[in-house]
Amino acid sequence: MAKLPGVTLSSCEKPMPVIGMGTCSFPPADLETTKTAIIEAIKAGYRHFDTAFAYGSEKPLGEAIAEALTLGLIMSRDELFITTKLWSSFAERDQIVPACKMSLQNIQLDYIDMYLIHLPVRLTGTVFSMPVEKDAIEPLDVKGVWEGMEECVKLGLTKGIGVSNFSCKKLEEVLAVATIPPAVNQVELNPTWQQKELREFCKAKGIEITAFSPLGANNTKWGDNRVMDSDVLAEIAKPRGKTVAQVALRWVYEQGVSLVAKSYNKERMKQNLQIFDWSLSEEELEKISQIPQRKGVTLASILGPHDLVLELDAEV
Ligand SMILES: NC(=O)C1=CN([C@@H]2O[C@H](COP(=O)(O)OP(=O)(O)OC[C@H]3O[C@@H](n4cnc5c(N)ncnc54)[C@H](OP(=O)(O)O)[C@@H]3O)[C@@H](O)[C@H]2O)C=CC1
Ligand SMILES: O=C[C@H](O)[C@@H](O)[C@@H](O)[C@H](O)C(=O)O
Repeated sequence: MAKLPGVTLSSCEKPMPVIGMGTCSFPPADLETTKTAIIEAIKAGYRHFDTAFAYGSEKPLGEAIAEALTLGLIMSRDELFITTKLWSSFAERDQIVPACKMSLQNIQLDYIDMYLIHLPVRLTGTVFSMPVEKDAIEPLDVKGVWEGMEECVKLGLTKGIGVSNFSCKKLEEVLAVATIPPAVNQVELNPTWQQKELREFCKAKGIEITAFSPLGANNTKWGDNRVMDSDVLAEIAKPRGKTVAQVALRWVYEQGVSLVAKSYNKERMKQNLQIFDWSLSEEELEKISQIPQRKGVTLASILGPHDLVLELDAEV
């Protein structure tokens, strides 16, 4: 398996492999299933893994890394790029370093490569069941939280820091206070939610966009089947002998962004890497640009339709 292309991130030495393996599964997978899938993914050539405190996949990821080292699938942990995320219950100045240490303990690592603020809100108390009560949601103290994130870098707990589900407006707020600017903004991006404005903004600011739910998160509770059932994508895929998933992932890649796609199926995870030796034509790109647009993964669908959440969903 050839090495996957990497992207250079601001204030981060190691390039990030352009495709990462997602680890948020629905229904939630048990530890053994997750661990086995991650080991298969390493065998298939994945070197970038996307986890989060909230997914419950940090522990099995750590076990899979330890086993991959024992099996000799990788020679050193440094060959991997590991992203995890600060859960919103810990999105407070003084809780960030301890939360990052907790994630490191879960993954059994000395450092992570990329630590992201999961959502642009703070949840009061430790909230695990969704949606949450209105009173449990507060606006993010951007200055305090970003200081906490920067402290994680200074302490060597993570190499890079970034955000997730942030609009241009929220990014401006971070940039206004940052000493270390966010390297990554991980957001929903796929042919049915193309994020043109956010892409342009991030490009101008040197922030790498990583697309989550690049296949539209089909068959999950937070996504839908608009990407996988798209006639436009099917018409492009068929004569090329590609799958709809491959056309969707290739399209995302051609937009100049990185992506994290999740598959725990051996064949599909391999298929999702087969997107580098062909390209879409101008005509095909034009057809994809005409696909009707709608955000699939809204904060309201995760947290509940509270005023603050609806306001954040409305920002681009
Ligand atoms: N920062 C954030 O707020 C968010 C981050 N994420 C991250 O992004 C990752 C990817 O996004 P996700 O929401 O999982 O959605 P994806 O768009 O990656 O879709 C995953 C779904 O598609 C299926 N699938 C994967 N490959 C194929 C294929 N080739 N053909 C047909 N079906 C396929 C998977 O099933 P199967 O496993 O059976 O193949 C699964 O049901 C997450 O796992 C998570 O790490 C996701 C959402 C929000
Ligand atoms: O508990 C919260 C959930 O993990 C929520 O954050 C995810 O379902 C989200 O769609 C993601 O994948 O990041």
